[in-house]
Amino acid sequence: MLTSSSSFKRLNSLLLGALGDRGARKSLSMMATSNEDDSNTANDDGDDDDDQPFTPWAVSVASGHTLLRSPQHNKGLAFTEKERDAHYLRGLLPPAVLTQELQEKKILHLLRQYQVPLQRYIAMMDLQETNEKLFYKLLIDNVEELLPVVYTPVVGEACQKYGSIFRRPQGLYISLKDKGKILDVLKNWPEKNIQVIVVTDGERILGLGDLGCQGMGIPIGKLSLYTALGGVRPSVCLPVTIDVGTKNETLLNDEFYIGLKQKRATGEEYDDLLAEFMTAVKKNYGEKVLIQFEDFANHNAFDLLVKYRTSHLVFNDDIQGTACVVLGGLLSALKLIGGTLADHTFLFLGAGEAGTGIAELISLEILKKTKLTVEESRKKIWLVDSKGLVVRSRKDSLQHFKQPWAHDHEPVTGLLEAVKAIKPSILIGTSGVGKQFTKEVIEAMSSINAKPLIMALSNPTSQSECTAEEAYTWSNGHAIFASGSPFDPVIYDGKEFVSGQANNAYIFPGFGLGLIMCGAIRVHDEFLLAAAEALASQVTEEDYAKGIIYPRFKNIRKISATIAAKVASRAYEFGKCYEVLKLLYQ
Ligand SMILES: NC(=O)C1=CN([C@@H]2O[C@H](COP(=O)(O)OP(=O)(O)OC[C@H]3O[C@@H](n4cnc5c(N)ncnc54)[C@H](OP(=O)(O)O)[C@@H]3O)[C@@H](O)[C@H]2O)C=CC1
Ligand SMILES: CC(=O)C(=O)O
Ligand SMILES: [Mg+2]
Repeated sequence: MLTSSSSFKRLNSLLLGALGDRGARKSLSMMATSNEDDSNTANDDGDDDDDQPFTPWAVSVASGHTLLRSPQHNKGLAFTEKERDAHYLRGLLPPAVLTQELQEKKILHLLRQYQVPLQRYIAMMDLQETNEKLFYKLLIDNVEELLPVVYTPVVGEACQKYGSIFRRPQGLYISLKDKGKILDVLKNWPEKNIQVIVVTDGERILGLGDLGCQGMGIPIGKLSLYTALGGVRPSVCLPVTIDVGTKNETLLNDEFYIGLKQKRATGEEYDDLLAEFMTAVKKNYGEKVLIQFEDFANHNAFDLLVKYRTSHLVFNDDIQGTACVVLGGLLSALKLIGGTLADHTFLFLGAGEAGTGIAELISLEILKKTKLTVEESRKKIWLVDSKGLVVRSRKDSLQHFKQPWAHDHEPVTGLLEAVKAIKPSILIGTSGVGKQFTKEVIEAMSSINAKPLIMALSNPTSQSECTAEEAYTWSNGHAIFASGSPFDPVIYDGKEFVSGQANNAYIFPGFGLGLIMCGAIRVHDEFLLAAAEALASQVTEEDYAKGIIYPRFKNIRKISATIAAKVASRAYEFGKCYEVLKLLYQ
């Protein structure tokens, strides 16, 4: 603890160094309460109050120019006359006082004038970096319009062009250069109390492949949603990109690329860096910090989850969050297509993180609700990968996460052939490849089912397996359709069809909020089921009447709160909360 007068001076100059302007000095001076002699302070501009000493426990509040440059506290023209006096803002702002509502209206008007979606993204990021409160208010109040800007699809393009549009760094970059120093790097982040980290290594950004360090747009976007959709304070959120190089030749040859210009590290080098990161995070922020893995390639994603799920509070959004949102959609879709989950046959295009993650959760739910064995529940689910239907004869060459789904069947190569052979009632696209649900595929689904359920989950829009218009047109208006990236309503045969957005954004903000709220220290599969059930319970009769299987996004904060409450309560039941474990083992 600082006790001496010289220590006060040191603190004083440290604070001045950090705040760095006259307004800050005045603000600090105003807060001084000690009678210590501090006549030799670094403040030498002759102002009376500059000679006052400082107490070490005074909380510093930025003022003046510094305040206007602080995104957390800046209110732009919304500072009132009184605040302008109190915070030394007179003259630094034009005289007009505009309410936050008026500023919101102005920015929305401006955003709508941009024809190029990426311009809207840049404008939104600029706002986040200058006036955080206004950014979140705008996003919350206009979530259906602005989600596609800060999230999929536009964030995908932003990541692809991140080097060119880069203005100010956002988030924390950890690269191979930081090996052995990751704890120090974490300590450089200005906020000390962190509750949620979204981390990527940039290898599978949406369906756009390896974007290396430029994947940073994803953790930033996801964490913006933690706040806007889940109500988690921005200051406790930390976006992280781990840069181990990239195999993207275009980026390696791009002079504006912001990451390490080297081939992506693999094997021990990769594992060691990740292990150091995980240890440093727990050491710096404790056991209750939530680490959300995002957009890792599947050859690392599954292993990381298995490795750290017993020692850290980890959650893989692509495997688990996606599984929840799809299971939630399926549970609600049963009201429209009839039967129980176990009565249906599922066919996936894509047998990676999303595909097999969803398959696992569907099977788990079927197991809970029926007397079927694991093997029987899995047999209702079939997957197609780039080599065709996943079948037993391929088992030896399959990655471990595909093996449970390798059932007895003749080899089948194409999706259309698989649809004809398996006769699914539900078709789910998780391939990351656009346009795979062709007219023939949708027609085949429609010839087998009165109401085929089609989910084209791949992101961004360019990678969607089909569009909403294609699904409704090719099924003659019979399909129930949902997609990972949003589509506008479609008019077919004089009727309006509104599709749902099957995106894990429905889940992770509420799921994460629930975990941090209850002090959970591990994630259990039961929490995922709780989140899916909570999501399904939010769909209204009015939604069903319109053929929609997800609740309206405009109600997302209520939806997230409901999910959070269900997850927290399930966590207590399962004793996965720190306080519960303490009680059990004390
Ligand atoms: N809506 C949402 O909330 C979410 C959407 N997604 C989206 O899902 C997509 C996939 O993500 P993820 O599962 O993590 O990716 P993975 O790379 O783990 O899996 C992709 C799978 O698709 C298969 N595949 C690729 N091309 C074809 C093809 N032409 N025909 C058939 N199968 C093919 C791959 O086959 P093989 O194994 O043989 O290589 C692999 O099994 C991405 O676009 C992502 O954006 C992901 C998470 C959430
Ligand atoms: C939505 C998401 O997490 C993805 O497409 O990867
Ligand atoms: Mg993702």
